[in-house]
Amino acid sequence: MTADETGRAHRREAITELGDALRTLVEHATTTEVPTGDLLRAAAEIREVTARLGDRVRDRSTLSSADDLLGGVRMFNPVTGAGSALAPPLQIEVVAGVATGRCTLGRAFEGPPTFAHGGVSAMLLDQILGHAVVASGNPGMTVRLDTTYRAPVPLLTPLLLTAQVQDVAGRRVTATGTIATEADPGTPLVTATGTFVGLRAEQTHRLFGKLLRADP
Ligand SMILES: CCCCCCCCCCCC(=O)SCCNC(=O)CCNC(=O)[C@H](O)C(C)(C)COP(=O)(O)OP(=O)(O)OC[C@H]1O[C@@H](n2cnc3c(N)ncnc32)[C@H](O)[C@@H]1OP(=O)(O)O
Repeated sequence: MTADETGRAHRREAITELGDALRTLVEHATTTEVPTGDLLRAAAEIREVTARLGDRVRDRSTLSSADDLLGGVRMFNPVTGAGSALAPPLQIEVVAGVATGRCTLGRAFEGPPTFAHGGVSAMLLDQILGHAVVASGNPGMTVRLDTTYRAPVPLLTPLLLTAQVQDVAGRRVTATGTIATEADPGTPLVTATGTFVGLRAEQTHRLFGKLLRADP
């Protein structure tokens, strides 16, 4: 490993550590019933830490120094990113074209009481469908996502997601996916069909050219 690679690996570990701390903070902040005065003290302390992190920030058109865009490492992706306070995070692996994802949704993801928000389910499915699409060798952006909610998705319960590509027609790729519980993988709670469209070279250049050039 070069010194640069070692430095990056350490930074990713630190980002993951911070992400874990933030996710716990969000979960506790969502569920806490401590006295009101403690909430106000916590808010003041969190603002102090926030100011320290804000000392040096990247702008919108700069990738995180810990990311590797072409290598597929996105530390702050809101679904899979180990550094994201918003991500469950969903852990995805793709074997023989089938993407499998695992996560447990905390109380911060609640929609109907004790169950996941439907938009969160759609977000998880969009991401895992995207991984199956990329693994098929036909990367593209989502242009349509149809979700069918068959049964509520329970919080604080290990979930199992799957996705695979069904069809490739020119630039258009169709993929399907499901969310179930790990305990009952044969009963889909949410199913989705997504249409992804591969970008033309001009579109890639227009939307992401600056980022791709900056990717170390
Ligand atoms: C390891 C790392 C993993 C990494 C894995 C990463 C996973 C990330 C997962 C998250 C993915 C996202 O959220 S992506 C973010 C959300 N999506 C977006 O922001 C995309 C916004 N849309 C666009 O910018 C645009 O639609 C483009 C650039 C994608 C395509 O524009 P375009 O080039 O003008 O497309 P156009 O010619 O109209 O259509 C191309 C073909 O697609 C079809 N098509 C177009 N729209 C639709 C539609 N809604 N439903 C059906 N089909 C459609 C057309 O009929 C046509 O088919 P035919 O005539 O050729 O047959």
